[in-house]
Amino acid sequence: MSQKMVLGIVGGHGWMGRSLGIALLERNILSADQLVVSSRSGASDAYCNWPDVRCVRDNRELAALADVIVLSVRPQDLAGIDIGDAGKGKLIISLLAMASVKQVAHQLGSDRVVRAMPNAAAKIRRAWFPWFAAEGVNPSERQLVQELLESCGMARELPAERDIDYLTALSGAGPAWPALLAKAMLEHAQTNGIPDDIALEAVMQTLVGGSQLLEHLGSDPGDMVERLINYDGTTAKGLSEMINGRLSDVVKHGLDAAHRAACSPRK
Ligand SMILES: NC(=O)C1=CN([C@@H]2O[C@H](COP(=O)(O)OP(=O)(O)OC[C@H]3O[C@@H](n4cnc5c(N)ncnc54)[C@H](O)[C@@H]3O)[C@@H](O)[C@H]2O)C=CC1
Ligand SMILES: O=C(O)[C@@H]1CCC=N1
Repeated sequence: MSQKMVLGIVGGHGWMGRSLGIALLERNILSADQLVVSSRSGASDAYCNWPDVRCVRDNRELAALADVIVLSVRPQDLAGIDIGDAGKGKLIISLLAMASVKQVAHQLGSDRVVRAMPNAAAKIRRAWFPWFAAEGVNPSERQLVQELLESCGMARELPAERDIDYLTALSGAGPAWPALLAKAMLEHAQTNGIPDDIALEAVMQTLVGGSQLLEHLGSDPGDMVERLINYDGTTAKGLSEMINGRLSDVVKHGLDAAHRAACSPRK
């Protein structure tokens, strides 16, 4: 990464902003003096291991210092973001759900906008981080975006902005879906008399191991379901009951609701 490039993260002390900032520092993609972060409440201890990271309250100051600006506030705070003229023409990477390229461009005064969608696994650098760039973003900037976002896991450019709205529901909110499955499995194990610590370990290890197996196999997850149905053992009995109970419809309705929410305030 160019020694000269300075990245500013508006909301850099929050959940996503700090996950990105710390990943960039820990992976030596940026040095501490290349990072400036803003927060409404001033410095936190998030960057205490990197005293050269500049922490500011004023987003105009951040925009004046930064070459590239990451926007990582909650969607409802977008209307209050003021970077003045300093942001004009600068590359903006917005992590916001529910805010279009057009809205971000209007609020920040730059039409060189990338929309990127992290998820909570950015904290452990296992996020899947899709992004979409507006027309004005040039190829070398696209390469830069890919490199910055890959610090948190895997990043991928998308061909259409509408895909970001969809993926906000699928992958942006995604870590919540296995959490809900884990909760249901845990409650069931406890109801069946398994001690709490053993039940929790069983659920976590099963979901993590099962996910890693799917990743390792790299095939359509439906293949494993079909193979286990054909095996015709205990798993098949459980799968049949869940399939007949329309688990897949419940999941689809949930994703539809999250997708509608991701699209709702778009203009
Ligand atoms: N948390 C998640 O799992 C995901 C979040 N996102 C998106 O990421 C964005 C950030 O979300 P989180 O990090 O979860 O929120 P957060 O609430 O943890 O962090 C936002 C930070 O922005 C700061 N802030 C608010 N207004 C500010 C201003 N005017 N100037 C400077 N800082 C300001 C807040 O004090 C806070 O520290 C949201 O727009 C959300 O839609 C996207 C995918 C997943
Ligand atoms: O729940 C939310 O609105 C944010 C965006 C996607 C995941 N978390």
